Amino acid sequence: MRIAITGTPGVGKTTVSKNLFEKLINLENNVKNINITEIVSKNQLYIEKDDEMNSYVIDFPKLNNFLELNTTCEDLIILDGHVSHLLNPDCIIVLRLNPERIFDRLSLRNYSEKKIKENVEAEILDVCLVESIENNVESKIFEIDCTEKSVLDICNIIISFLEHNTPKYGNVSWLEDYFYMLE
Ligand SMILES: Nc1ncnc2c1ncn2[C@@H]1O[C@H](COP(=O)(O)OP(=O)(O)OP(=O)(O)O)[C@@H](O)[C@H]1O
Repeated sequence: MRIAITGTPGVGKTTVSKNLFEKLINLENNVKNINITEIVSKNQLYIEKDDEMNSYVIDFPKLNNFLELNTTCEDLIILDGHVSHLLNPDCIIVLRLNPERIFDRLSLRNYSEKKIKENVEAEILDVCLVESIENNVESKIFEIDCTEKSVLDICNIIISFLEHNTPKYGNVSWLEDYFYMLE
């Protein structure tokens, strides 16, 4: 089973995925935590590197093939990355965060102004959620506003979702309050 942990850069995917892995591995031994950026970089699963944005243009057929070869359908696979919802997941966790917090977190990184702005805009415009809905008719989608939540709380919410399997999304809306950040 593939669980995609998706969301705008800086929202907390890697932090949540690592903690979720630690919790799930106590319950089942076939859990894998895969950081998409790491495997793309290590195994050259990209078409080219975008130097301006300091990111990879992913080669999706290669990446899909790599995942097929390195996992089995018995595995409980956490896919950590902002494109994980494009990798045939069984369920998708869309992490959301107040755009001002995204701005603050990304400003702490060595990101260009352009990259910060693009990502803040993506969060305001629900890009990961919309892509998840558009590309996954069969998958279950669960959206979590992480703004005032600890990592532990977020992991517990995800585990509860995995147990009860009830999709929920569409209740996070930044556009009205943070429209000014698009200008
Ligand atoms: N629930 C949380 N509460 C407070 N801080 C958090 C929380 N989740 C993550 N953080 C912090 O936010 C920062 C960004 O987190 P993280 O690297 O996990 O984001 P990401 O979504 O994986 O980013 P990227 O897509 O760029 O890899 C880190 O400094 C992390 O410690």
